[in-house]
Amino acid sequence: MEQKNLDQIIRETVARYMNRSLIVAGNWKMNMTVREGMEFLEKLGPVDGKVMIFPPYTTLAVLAGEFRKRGIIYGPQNFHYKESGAYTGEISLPMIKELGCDCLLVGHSERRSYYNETDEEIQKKIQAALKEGFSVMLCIGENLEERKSGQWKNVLRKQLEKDLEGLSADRIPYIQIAYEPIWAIGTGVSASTEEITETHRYLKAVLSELTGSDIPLLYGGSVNEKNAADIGSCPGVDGFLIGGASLKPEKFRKIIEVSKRE
Ligand SMILES: O=C(CO)COP(=O)(O)O
Repeated sequence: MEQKNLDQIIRETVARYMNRSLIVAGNWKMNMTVREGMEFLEKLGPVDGKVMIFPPYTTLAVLAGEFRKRGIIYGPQNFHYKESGAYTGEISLPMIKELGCDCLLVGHSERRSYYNETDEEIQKKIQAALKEGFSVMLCIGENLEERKSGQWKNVLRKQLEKDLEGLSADRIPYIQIAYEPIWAIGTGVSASTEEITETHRYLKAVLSELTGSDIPLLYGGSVNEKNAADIGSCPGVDGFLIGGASLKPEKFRKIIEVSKRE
């Protein structure tokens, strides 16, 4: 399978960002068999705009061509930073490259909490993926206690500092961040537009300080077809990372529609 060269990926990333349509990314988590994924795509119909899907490995491998045909950017929800070896149950970057993936999800809070994924591992994964020419979507987020105690700014800054350590200037266009407050994931109740605006303003400032760039910043946590327009109009929100509502083609399609800007 032919791989895109770096210049092409950079041009596409810049073009995607310039026209300002919101990025709509679906994280299917541990859902969707191949058959269900195919049915989903058939019901979803044609898409335009910046649509991404992170399916489970099995579905990713079989449906890669279907995603590509529809202009959907796709990639895994996790990967190992080593190229190969005795790591039972893991998937490496060369395996992912073979499937023509563009963007890899890394650092999701479920991986951090259920599989004890550390910032050190996440940093290694990001470095390995960028070296291989992939773009990455890094997830960060604070828990309820950290939000309530006012620690959230420190927590989020530390995640960014540690996870992005060693990021070289030429790789900055390959980074996107998804801010996902853990307390809003899967609850049906998103953070409020005030909380999202305040947090995104803070994160944009931290990202600018760390990278000198306006890095795309998505919001995730109970985004659905009803609240997407409001959340999408918050300053500093460049798109959505969606769990539950990305499993239903009619909901996902509505979110894509309200995300178009031109
Ligand atoms: O974790 C999420 C996406 O990565 C968000 O999930 P929900 O949209 O189901 O809250």
